[in-house]
Amino acid sequence: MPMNPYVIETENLSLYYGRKPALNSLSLQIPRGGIHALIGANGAGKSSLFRVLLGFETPIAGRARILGQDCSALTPELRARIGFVNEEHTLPDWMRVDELTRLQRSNVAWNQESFEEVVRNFNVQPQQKISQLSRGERAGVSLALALGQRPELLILDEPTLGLDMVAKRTLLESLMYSSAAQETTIIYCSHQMEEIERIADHLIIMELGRLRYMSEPDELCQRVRLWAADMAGNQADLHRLPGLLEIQQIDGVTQLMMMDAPADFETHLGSMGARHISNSAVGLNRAVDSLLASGHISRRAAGNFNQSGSHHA
Ligand SMILES: Nc1ncnc2c1ncn2[C@@H]1O[C@H](COP(=O)(O)OP(=O)(O)OP(=O)(O)O)[C@@H](O)[C@H]1O
Repeated sequence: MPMNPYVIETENLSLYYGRKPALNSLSLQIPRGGIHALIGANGAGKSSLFRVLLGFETPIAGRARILGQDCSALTPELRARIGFVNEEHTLPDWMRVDELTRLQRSNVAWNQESFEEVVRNFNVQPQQKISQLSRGERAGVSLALALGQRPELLILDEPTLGLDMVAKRTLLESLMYSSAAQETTIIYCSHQMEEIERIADHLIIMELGRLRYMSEPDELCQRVRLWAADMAGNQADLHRLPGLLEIQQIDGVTQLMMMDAPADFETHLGSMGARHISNSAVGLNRAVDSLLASGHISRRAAGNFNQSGSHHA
């Protein structure tokens, strides 16, 4: 059977908690391979998406497939091909690390070598009790258990929350290794841009339960540029510029963060009375920040969010 090119596919997926939409007609295709960073403001729907994908929540509309199978009817065989690590690193506290390993071994196509490698990196002893592990060590065991399954797909929901620098780096390195050496497709949800910058091959930005943007990090950095100009009081029409993400006044200079500015943008600004026009590249952190901020701006301006022109997939 030919391999499905997508690990995740959703079509007009909607999930409500009471009257509140957590996912709002979300359509998304995540291709197989690499590390995909899932980004979005608090409440954007990232964890809700994971809950639907793993079969913990039932959507009110739309479809969701994971590794080609409908998420509402995941078989144990399919679940064994998926690893999931969340910020709580939920583990059975009453067990020792080696007891937990034995239990896992009997359940799935276990790879002891992958498990031990990660556990060793986190300095965890097999005889240690889970309840006595530090937060970083718990994260390590939790990741090692997921990687020991050699999952085809590994989903991580803010796994580095509360970890120190060394534990964070160890976890990220284990992920990069698994992605490269074991061909595990990784979906990584985090608010830490420096982590995303380090490991992500692909960005998925969600906003209000919808897809806001998808591309490789480099593409986003090429499409977003910071323009600066002396507008000499001609501000009125700037807010209507297509592709405007953010506008700021700094020391009398107008700064415009633009996405996909047209080739004649400088001339256009000139015709609006701008002088001393310049533009520069921005880093990934700043580009993502502006995209997220632009959602807030358009919502404030419109009273609610209008998606037209905001999806640059
Ligand atoms: N169990 C729940 N009951 C009611 N509302 C919920 C529940 N879980 C999530 N929500 C709401 O659904 C929306 C999406 O929440 P979700 O946790 O998916 O966002 P998120 O992108 O993961 O946010 P964060 O980055 O803060 O973790 C939010 O508005 C949230 O208040």
